[in-house]
Amino acid sequence: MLTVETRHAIDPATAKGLDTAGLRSHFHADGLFADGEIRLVYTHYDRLVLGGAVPAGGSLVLDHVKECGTPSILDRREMGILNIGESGTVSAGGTDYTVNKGDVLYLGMGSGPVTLSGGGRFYILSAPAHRSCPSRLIRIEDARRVEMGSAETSNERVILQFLHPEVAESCQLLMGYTQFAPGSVWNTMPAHLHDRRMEAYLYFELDADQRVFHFMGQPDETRHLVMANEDVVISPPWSIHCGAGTGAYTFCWAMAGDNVDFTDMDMVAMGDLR
Ligand SMILES: O=C(O)C(=O)C[C@H](O)C(=O)CO
Ligand SMILES: [Zn+2]
Repeated sequence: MLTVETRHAIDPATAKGLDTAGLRSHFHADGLFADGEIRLVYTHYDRLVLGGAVPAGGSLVLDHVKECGTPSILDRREMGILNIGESGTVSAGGTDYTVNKGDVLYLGMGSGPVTLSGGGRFYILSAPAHRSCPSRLIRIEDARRVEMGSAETSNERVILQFLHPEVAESCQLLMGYTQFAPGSVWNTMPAHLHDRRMEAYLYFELDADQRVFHFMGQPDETRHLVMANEDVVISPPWSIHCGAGTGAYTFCWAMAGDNVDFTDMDMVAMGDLR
């Protein structure tokens, strides 16, 4: 079963007037991982599609998605798939890939229908593409590791880059995930902006009774969203994106937009946050 929800893009002046429920209806998504289902969100932020597929031992096929306007989803798109569950298989373009927990599979434009099976809990990201880059399975050990932060500032972490120009080529999709040293809870702080690119965060490996307080908004007009395990934030290009957990967690970040330069960030000074 396939479900697709559309999220429209809104400007910061409109977002400023939203209450908690309004903010969540635009920028927060939950319930994306359901047994035997593919649940997608089609966002109008750089037309990123995100969602979950949980074959639960069976098999699911991702092919025609009406919102994309093409016979098959990858006719004019590329895709990254992160497995946050047990090992599973993804088949596309005539190849079967065994995707273990923590691996990322990149599928280039024109790969055809995507079949997901086995015990995987697949987080799906897709952006429009203008050419076909080689499909590739990227194992955790192949990811680029960037160590950041410190225990003193509660943000000691390693950024694992999978879809990144130095690891695997893509048209515009950048993705990876960030893991924390024990006791560090702050992600992406000090905060930054990149108005050229939107970003989406999936929070996972968070205990059911813990939460991440995710901060968004323009630097002088911040708001927060309370995130449970496997919830997603759709971060508009004009918004900071950072958070602090009440317990340990991991998060997958993904971006699409004007460039694939991960370090193209406009840092926000602490004194400018409100
Ligand atoms: O922990 C971090 O810092 C990040 O993971 C940063 C995100 O990847 C990001 O915001 C990239 O633009
Ligand atoms: Zn960012």
